[in-house]
Amino acid sequence: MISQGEGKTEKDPVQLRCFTYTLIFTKMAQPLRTPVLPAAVIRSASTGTLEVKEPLNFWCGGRMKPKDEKNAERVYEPATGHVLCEMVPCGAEEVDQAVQSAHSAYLKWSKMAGMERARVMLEAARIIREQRDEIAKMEVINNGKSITEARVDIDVAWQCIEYYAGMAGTLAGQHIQLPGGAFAYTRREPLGVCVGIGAWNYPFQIAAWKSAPALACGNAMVFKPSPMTPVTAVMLAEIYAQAGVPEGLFNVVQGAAETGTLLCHHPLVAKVSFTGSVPTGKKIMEMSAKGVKPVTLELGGKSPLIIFKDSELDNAVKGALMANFLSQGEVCCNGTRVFVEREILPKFLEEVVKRTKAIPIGDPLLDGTRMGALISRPHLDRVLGFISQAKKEGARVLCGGEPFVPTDPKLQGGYFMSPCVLDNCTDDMTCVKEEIFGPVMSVLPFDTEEEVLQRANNTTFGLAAGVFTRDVARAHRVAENLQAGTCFINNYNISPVEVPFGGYKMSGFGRENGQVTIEYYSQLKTVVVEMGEVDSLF
Ligand SMILES: NC(=O)C1=CN([C@@H]2O[C@H](COP(=O)(O)OP(=O)(O)OC[C@H]3O[C@@H](n4cnc5c(N)ncnc54)[C@H](O)[C@@H]3O)[C@@H](O)[C@H]2O)C=CC1
Ligand SMILES: C[N+](C)(C)CCCC(=O)O
Repeated sequence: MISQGEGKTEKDPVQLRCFTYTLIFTKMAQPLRTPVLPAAVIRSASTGTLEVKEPLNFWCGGRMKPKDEKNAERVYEPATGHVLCEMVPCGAEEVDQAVQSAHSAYLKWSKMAGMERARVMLEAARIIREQRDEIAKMEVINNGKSITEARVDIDVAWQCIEYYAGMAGTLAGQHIQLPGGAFAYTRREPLGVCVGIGAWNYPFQIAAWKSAPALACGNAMVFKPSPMTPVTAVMLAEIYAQAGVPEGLFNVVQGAAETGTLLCHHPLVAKVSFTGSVPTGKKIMEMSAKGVKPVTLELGGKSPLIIFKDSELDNAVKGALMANFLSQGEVCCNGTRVFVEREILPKFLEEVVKRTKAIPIGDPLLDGTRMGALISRPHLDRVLGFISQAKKEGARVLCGGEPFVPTDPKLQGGYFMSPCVLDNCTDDMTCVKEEIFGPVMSVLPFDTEEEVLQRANNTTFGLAAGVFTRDVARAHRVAENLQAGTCFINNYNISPVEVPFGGYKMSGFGRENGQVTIEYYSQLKTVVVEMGEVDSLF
């Protein structure tokens, strides 16, 4: 397998290097070109039936077997507790191979015109659209969320790739006139090999949100999914390869903290983009600081949603449900502190509880299901622990908050719980202060705009916030004064790829999506041109 070097002149150092890497890898291992799972196998699978035995790493344009099987971890299907696959973490040698593979692809990809990159990316977006149902199904089996949501996630993923494909051809610098005919111009250049480290709540979508802007700018990427959701990132790698990216442009290494650490420290890595918890985000920043590598941190939140008494109540209730119960509540930007103006609190609670109780929980592969299983047994226990603690601290459970055992026998080992609404909450309670990452809404009354703004901002997080009101001036005034990276007015948790997404305060920095993200995956070179004589002081 020497395809990368074929037909190239050995005089070109860039191509020669790619050729050499490929030869080295050929000696190490042969990439597997067959798909991780044939579409027909996925299509015929149902909850509890799928097992993935194939290797889940991807570099040099194909799936790669782990060097050894030691430290393999079982990955469970959340809806059944059935073993879906084993996640075998990559060690230093494998991480190095993936990074080298990315680097050799970067040398080719970065020299292509933006329009050429756009064409390949549009093809990748098309293939995702074509395979949308199979990818969504795998996402459900690995993550536990409902198929209806997973389909939206996959749509958002191809839209993101399509959006940045559109931008790849527009990357341009500035021309600046200087005295005496001299001038300068700027070039927007890629960074090199970027690392993406993902969380388990939106496995495929996170990989797309990170890779699309990175690739559009001419970078390569090594992506490490969460060890709990190792399956769909490799499907994205296969799709990019099928679309025609240079071999090694988008790579997947499996692993947990140790593998992530190796990636952050690798000298050929130019940037790290991370989605996950605040404590891990701090570690990523520390490690990247050692190599002066830029980082994007998309961390947790405890976002406020403020509902004024003049709101259109039905929409406000729907907004509160969207703010709390997507992906079983495992969403970083969820509006989990729901502040409701005192006068409408009883009516709001009545409606919100009625609708929460009606959420169909169960087999996430069924179209009618609206809430699936939480990611793992320990995470379910942790979420239930928050509810016990809330009760001890004086909160009242209005509905849910219990383990849920579906009647279907195959789901009885799944990690389900009933969505929970907590009333009688106060700002100092653990459930109001800490990120629960489960389907738990804390409702808090308020009396004035000034008071609610002060309370809403009284947190170290700042990912998102929301306000429901019919008063246009108040809506914008509140949005201006909320300390959050995204403020929703009269809706919640919509995330079109055209709009930037990211945090204030300890929820992180840098942005994903939108035009601005180009700046986080590129660097600006200034070229200064003299047209006359050098005016020397010496
Ligand atoms: N902002 C968000 O979207 C998310 C926030 N969270 C929050 O984090 C909590 C824990 O979830 P986890 O998945 O365990 O989050 P985590 O922050 O531990 O892990 C996220 C990713 O970072 C990797 N990682 C962990 N330690 C690392 C290290 N030292 N160096 C490099 N990479 C490392 C993990 O393998 C995973 O891929 C959740 O309960 C929730 O509160 C979790 C997932 C997503
Ligand atoms: C897609 N959206 C906006 C609901 C959530 C994305 C952020 C995350 O990774 O939790």
